[in-house]
Order: sequence, then structure tokens, then C-alpha cells
Amino acid sequence: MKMLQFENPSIQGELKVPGDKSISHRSIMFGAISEGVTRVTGFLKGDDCLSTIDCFRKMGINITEKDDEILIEGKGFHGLKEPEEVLYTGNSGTTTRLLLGILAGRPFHSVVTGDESIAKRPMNRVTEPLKQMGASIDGRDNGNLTPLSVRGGKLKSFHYKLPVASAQLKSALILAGLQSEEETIITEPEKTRDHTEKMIRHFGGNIAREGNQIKVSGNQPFKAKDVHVPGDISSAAFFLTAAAITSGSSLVLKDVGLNETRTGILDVLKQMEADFSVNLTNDEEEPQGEIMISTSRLKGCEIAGELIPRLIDEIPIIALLATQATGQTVIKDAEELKVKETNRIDAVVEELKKLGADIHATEDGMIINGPVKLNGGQADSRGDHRIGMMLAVASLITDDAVHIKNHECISVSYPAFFEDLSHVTK
Ligand SMILES: O=C(O)C1=C[C@@H](OP(=O)(O)O)[C@@H](O)[C@H](O)C1
Ligand SMILES: C=C(OP(=O)(O)O)C(=O)O
Repeated sequence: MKMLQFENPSIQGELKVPGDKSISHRSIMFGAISEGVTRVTGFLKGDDCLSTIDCFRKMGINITEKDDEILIEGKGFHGLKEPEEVLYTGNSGTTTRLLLGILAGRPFHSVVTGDESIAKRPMNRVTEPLKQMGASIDGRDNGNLTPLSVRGGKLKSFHYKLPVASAQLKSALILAGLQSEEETIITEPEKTRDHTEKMIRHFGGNIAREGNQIKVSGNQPFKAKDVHVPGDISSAAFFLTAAAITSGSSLVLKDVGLNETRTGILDVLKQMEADFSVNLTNDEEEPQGEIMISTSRLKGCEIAGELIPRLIDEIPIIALLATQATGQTVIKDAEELKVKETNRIDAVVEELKKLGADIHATEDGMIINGPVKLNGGQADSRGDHRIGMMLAVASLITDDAVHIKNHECISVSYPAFFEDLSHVTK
């Protein structure tokens, strides 16, 4: 249990948030399937990414840490060996699903399992198409739930229309497609984060995109190449909100990743008329820059459609932001929230209600009316890092303390969150 109480705090100064979780996972995976040594800087040492490292070590990949760099001694897809132990993916959906795509093409047997939250998350979105490609996968609920047993092998040419806008599903199929003899064509309903595609090009491979269709061919050789991981905009979102909703605040977030498939939160801040600006400092494959934000008078807005995949993990903190905006905020088309670490529609609505918010759940999102003065009380992260951090930011604007049960899960994506929060809270 964590007790948080502040008296008229403001958020000030500069902060560099930790490395991007999605890019950190992929840096390990692509480092492992490339030939040679890849050096990763800015890697997120959160529990989820450490689970990815652990799984690749169990497949014979040497991964070491030196002076804040991660060194991966890649051996190519064919260099991965049959793990003698179960591949444990902890709380990480990204590790579980992308790993399944890699294992689908390997000629060996493996077992993948995670924690009690992973055990409830649907894997058939990945296992069904991977089975159609030629992999043998089984598990509880007919191969939908972990533990999953995988026997990979020769994969066929495949053309697939994704039933959901999911970068994890897209990436799993791309990783399988890279091991197929033939071409794989994937169509996504909406553009989702494209870090996998960017990694392929970074490591010397090819992948084509036309509209929402992606084409990738197998048997491409990947060569080791250093990766710099920018700060995670999904982590930055907590501090953007903290500064916007507290009085007398002015904050600069440095080196934040600004990949346009991830910047939906900035579109929302703009729609809400927040007082912020962005300065692009590096326009490479994965652009990065600084975000300056001050105390803001916010207006409610509608968040739906193509915007959803560009801010899916930020919805818990956007809901808090909306409690402080004048008018109504409507979040639609976000059913995917139901299959995250928790059912994030229920978790956000029920936890914010405990603090006095005017919020209610809908079938595919939530409706929030503001501004409402929040009160303190007992709240629960429910083991979901993003709910835990949202509640911690909420405590900045409550008169009484917020007691957060199960706050430890925050280390999944942001181990130093409370230190960083106290660093910028004046
Ligand atoms: O590909 C990724 O790195 C991720 C994709 C998203 O999940 P979905 O693909 O399930 O939408 C996101 O919620 C997750 O935190 C990270
Ligand atoms: C949904 C998340 O991650 P994952 O799916 O990798 O568990 C998240 O980080 O908010």
C-alpha cells in the first residue's frame, strides 16, 4: 500500500522519462535474430523488458549489461535453440505475443507462460493465424490461453486481414513471416505502432507498406546494428497530465519518442486546448524531442476511431485529465481496453469513481464530465501499472491522501516512477 498526499503541489523542472517499452522489447528480439553484436542504449529496465531478455537467454542468446548498455550477441533466427525451461513472460503481453511469432517458425518445442494477468489475456488472435501459417500451438481453451505449447516449423505463404487493430498481432505475424519461404501480406484495420517495421529496416531488411497493407518476405538476413531507445511517450503522458492539472506548473520532458503512431496523446492535449509545445530534436527513424507543458485550462473532447491505437495505453491517464476538463469527454471505439493487464474500462471507471469522478463506462469506452474536485481515499491498481500511475497522479489534486493498493506493479514499465514524481513535485 502506498500513501500519497500533497499540499497544493506544482510540477516543475526537467525530466527524462525511461526508454520506450515497445522499442526496448523489439531491440532485444531483433538483436537476437541478427548476426553479430547489437548495443542498445536507453533500454527500459522495467520488468516486462527484463522478461524479454530472460526468454532470449533461455534460447541460448548471450545478453549482457555494460555501463548502461545492453549487449546482445545475435545468432540469427537459426541460432535460437530449443529452451530447456519454460519461457516465462511475466506480465508482458508484448513479450508473449511477439515471442509466439518467432517460435512459430523455429523447428523446436517450447512452452510459453506468464503471470495471472497474462493467463486471462486472449492469445487466439495470434495463435489462430500462426496455426494457419503452419505452426502447431496448443494450450488451455483450445490454444487461446497460456501456458501455450509451441512446435514451430516450416511456414506457408500467408495473406491475412487483422480482425483487430493490434501492433502485437501485426508484429507476431511479421516475425513469423520473416521465417517463411514465401511472402506474407497483412492488412490492418487502422495504422498501429510501427516499431517492428522500423526495426526491420534498421537491421538491414525490407518491408513494404501501401495504405494499410504490409508485405514482407522471408529469409532476409539481418545484421547487428546499435539501437538507441528514445523516452517512452506512454510514460511521459503521466507527467504531461500531472503538469496540466496542477496549478503553477511548468515542465520540460526531454528525449521523448515522437513516432507519429504513438503521439495520439498530443492530439488530445491539442483538442483539449492544453498549454504545451513540442520541439523535435532528432528526426531519424524513431523521432524524438522535448515537450514543454504548463498548467492548462482544459476542454472536454471526443476521442475515437483512428486515434485510439495511437494512444491506447494512455487512456487511463487521459480519463484523469478529462475529469479536470470543462464539459464532456467521450472515449469510443476502445473495446481493446478490456483485454489489457486488467479490463481497463472497468478499472479506470471504478477507481476514479472512488475518488469522486463523474465517469461512466460504455460498451466501447467511457464518458467523463468535468471539472470535478477529486477526493482522497482507498484505491487499487489491481496489479495494472498504468492504473497505479494514474492513481498516483490523481493524488496530486486530492485534498486527502490517496492510498494505492498494489502499487508495486508500476515497475512493469516505470521502476523509478515515484522517484521521478517526487523530483518534479514542488
Ligand atoms: O506492440 C506493442 O509494443 C504494444 C502494442 C499495444 O498492444 P496491442 O497490440 O494489444 O494493441 C500496447 O497496448 C502495448 O502496450 C504495446
Ligand atoms: C498493455 C500494455 O502492455 P502489454 O500488452 O505488453 O502487457 C501496457 O503497457 O499498457
